Amino acid sequence: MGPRASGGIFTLQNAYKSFGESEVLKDLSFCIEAGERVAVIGPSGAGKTTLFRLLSAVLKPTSGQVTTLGRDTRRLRGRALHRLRRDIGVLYQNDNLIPHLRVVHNVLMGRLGDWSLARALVSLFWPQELHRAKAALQQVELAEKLWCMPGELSGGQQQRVAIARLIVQQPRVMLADEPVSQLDIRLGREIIELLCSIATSLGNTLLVNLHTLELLHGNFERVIALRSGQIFWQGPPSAITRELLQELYGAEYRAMHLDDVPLEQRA
Ligand SMILES: Nc1ncnc2c1ncn2[C@@H]1O[C@H](COP(=O)(O)OP(=O)(O)OP(=O)(O)O)[C@@H](O)[C@H]1O
Repeated sequence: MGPRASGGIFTLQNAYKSFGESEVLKDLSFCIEAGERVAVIGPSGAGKTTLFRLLSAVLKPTSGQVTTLGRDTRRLRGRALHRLRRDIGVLYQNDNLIPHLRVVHNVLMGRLGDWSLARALVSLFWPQELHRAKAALQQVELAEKLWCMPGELSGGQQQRVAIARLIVQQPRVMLADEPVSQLDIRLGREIIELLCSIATSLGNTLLVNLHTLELLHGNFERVIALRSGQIFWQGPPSAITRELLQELYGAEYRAMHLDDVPLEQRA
């Protein structure tokens, strides 16, 4: 069965998440279908990263239900949890690469979920499935960096290597948590467009926690706006208004220069 045929990829039903006394996510219910490209936006502290950690089964909900790839994350342990994580590709803001491993080994980390421990160890000396690493690096236009150390690469190139690792992993879903907030707008656009095109070519579901709202248009079909741990709004990027952003971001609106963000408004 192809990944697009499997229906709801993420389903939240009245999901809550608390840390001690502090209720960070409150009564979240929504569904993300296979193949959707969704951006999650909202002010600092709204709960976006916590939501991503619930979806990737790193955290379990305090109450309510989170279903990822058809599995209720609260019930998963051991091998079942490992299998689920193998199907989820994660990209972070930074720290995606292991600094003392060459690019080739970082890319092949994407295969760890499928390899035995012995094969993984052998690969550190004699890279296994080298052709996969080469092909993935070619796809992100970094073929010549195969034997480089991460420290020799720019921030944008490091994110591309992390994307090559995702290509090698072939996950069913990709979660990117602020993947471009360390990059300037031009490089950020390149990385988001690359992620979207790879998600589309793999038939993958993609969720991105995005601070750079200029990058919403043309890349995402749906936007989920979180505020104070709740869904404040959701809809297509073209329906976002200046008033909505002002209300969503409150005091952060000015600091984020959101007045400068072009909106795809139709009169
Ligand atoms: N492990 C934890 N223990 C205690 N509190 C936490 C933990 N993780 C997150 N929080 C709190 O939950 C709230 C939401 O944090 P989260 O990182 O999910 O927000 P965010 O929307 O991703 O913010 P930002 O855009 O600034 O990254 C914050 O108040 C944070 O302090």
